[in-house]
Amino acid sequence: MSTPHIAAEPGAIATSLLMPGDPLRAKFIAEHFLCDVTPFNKIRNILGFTGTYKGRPVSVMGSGMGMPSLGIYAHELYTQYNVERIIRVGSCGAYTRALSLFDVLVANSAWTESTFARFYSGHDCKIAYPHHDLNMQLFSTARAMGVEDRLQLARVHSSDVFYRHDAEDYRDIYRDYGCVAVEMEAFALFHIAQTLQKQAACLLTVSDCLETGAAVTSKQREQAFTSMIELALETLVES
Ligand SMILES: O=P(O)(O)O[C@H]1O[C@H](CO)[C@@H](O)[C@H]1O
Ligand SMILES: O=c1cc[nH]c(=O)[nH]1
Repeated sequence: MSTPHIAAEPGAIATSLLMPGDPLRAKFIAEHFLCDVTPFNKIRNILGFTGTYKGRPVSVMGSGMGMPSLGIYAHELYTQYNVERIIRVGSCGAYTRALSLFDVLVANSAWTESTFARFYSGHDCKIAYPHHDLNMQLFSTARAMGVEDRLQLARVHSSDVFYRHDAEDYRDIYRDYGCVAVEMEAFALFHIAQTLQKQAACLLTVSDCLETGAAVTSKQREQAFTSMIELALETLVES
């Protein structure tokens, strides 16, 4: 069995899946957190792996950058491979000085200026929400791990454009829509999951602060987001 973008046999992908944007973050997660790992995809170098975490099957796969890319993989995983829940584990840029590098956010909604929903489902909405129970599970898992006070609930901006012509318009987006950070995929993931009656949530680690110019390195974006990854894995095996 193969879809245009994923070459996995039926049953090779677990029903619970972690989805970073960066395929090398997916490889890092598989190599450092999972046992009995089997690769299931390398088409276009969008690496996918299935293994076990605390004895439970879990898969991890990159989404690539942006909603068009994530939209392809999430749709094929949910509709062709029986994936039931996806937690995105991404990086984000902070729009406010109240956030610092390595802070971990749980998205409670994603706002976008994109037309993704209009053409994916025919419903032209601009705000999408994670699955309620999965988000609640993230918090109860964090509580059990003793890290709940390090999580911040946040509305995020899912942007189609990384290099915007008006590099300061994030201040308007923060003021007008209440988005405290920017990334590029959560809206599409939430909208696809809701449309297909599947589950999705999104954890983000702050990698840039737009107000101060502080930023982590590319290597840190690949390998240093371990608190978020551990919380996502613990949540998936509890769900
Ligand atoms: O680090 P990831 O998960 O890729 O997330 C963020 O980083 C990329 C931009 O550098 C976009 O994909 C954005 O959403
Ligand atoms: O989309 C993103 C992700 C991280 N940092 C940003 O500034 N934007």
